[in-house]
Amino acid sequence: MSEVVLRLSGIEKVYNRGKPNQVSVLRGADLTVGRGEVIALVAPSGAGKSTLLHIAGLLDSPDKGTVEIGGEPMQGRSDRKRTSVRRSEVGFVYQFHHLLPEFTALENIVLPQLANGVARKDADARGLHLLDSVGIKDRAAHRPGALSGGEQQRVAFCRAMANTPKLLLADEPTGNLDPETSDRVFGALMGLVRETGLSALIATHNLELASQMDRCIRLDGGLLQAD
Ligand SMILES: Nc1ncnc2c1ncn2[C@@H]1O[C@H](COP(=O)(O)OP(=O)(O)OP(=O)(O)O)[C@@H](O)[C@H]1O
Repeated sequence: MSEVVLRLSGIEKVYNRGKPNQVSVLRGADLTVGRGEVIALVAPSGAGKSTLLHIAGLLDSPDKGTVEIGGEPMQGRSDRKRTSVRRSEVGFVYQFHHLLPEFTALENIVLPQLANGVARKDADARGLHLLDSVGIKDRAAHRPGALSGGEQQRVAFCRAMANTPKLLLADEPTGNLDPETSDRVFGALMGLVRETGLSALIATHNLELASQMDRCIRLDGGLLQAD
């Protein structure tokens, strides 16, 4: 395989360990994502998709196993180092956009860049370019509340791409949209991903969307298997 962008090895995660409500969600999950690879993650509800994506995106830690991003092992790294890797290497898209309501579409894309040390002028230019590439540059000055659900989600994609990550992690990114809007918005996401040669791990219940990706993996019984 070409350059490895993400490697998960033997990932285990247990919630409420030792308590009556203990849940063993991941039981030794392994996954390698190569550069430019776009992978669909399909799983029954409650199987642990969000848990896996949060661990891959350094938002949570496994109980056992290792996470490598860009060939660099993440266990034992300081919070500061993990935050810096997360900011610069990983983009995250959630089912619900989580945009900041008091900021405009453009500002929502500019803020993570400023946090990463990018100059305001360059951040604005990149934000407008991204909005243009998903067809909503003319909505740059709108606040999220004045955007449709599909437009909000496109802004969320642009925000995830703002710092030119190497890896995009998306948790049912079109799951709250009607089927027609979902298809259009997903098309915009895939356009952005393919244009930038980004690697992506995209959780979806939609098998039609999954079939447009390079590879499909299933999470079941705490393990990842080729589908
Ligand atoms: N913080 C937590 N504490 C205890 N249990 C949790 C916690 N987070 C998740 N779980 C449990 O772990 C299991 C996996 O949750 P997760 O959210 O990863 O599933 P999912 O596959 O993303 O589900 P869905 O498709 O419904 O969003 C579920 O049974 C859930 O109830």
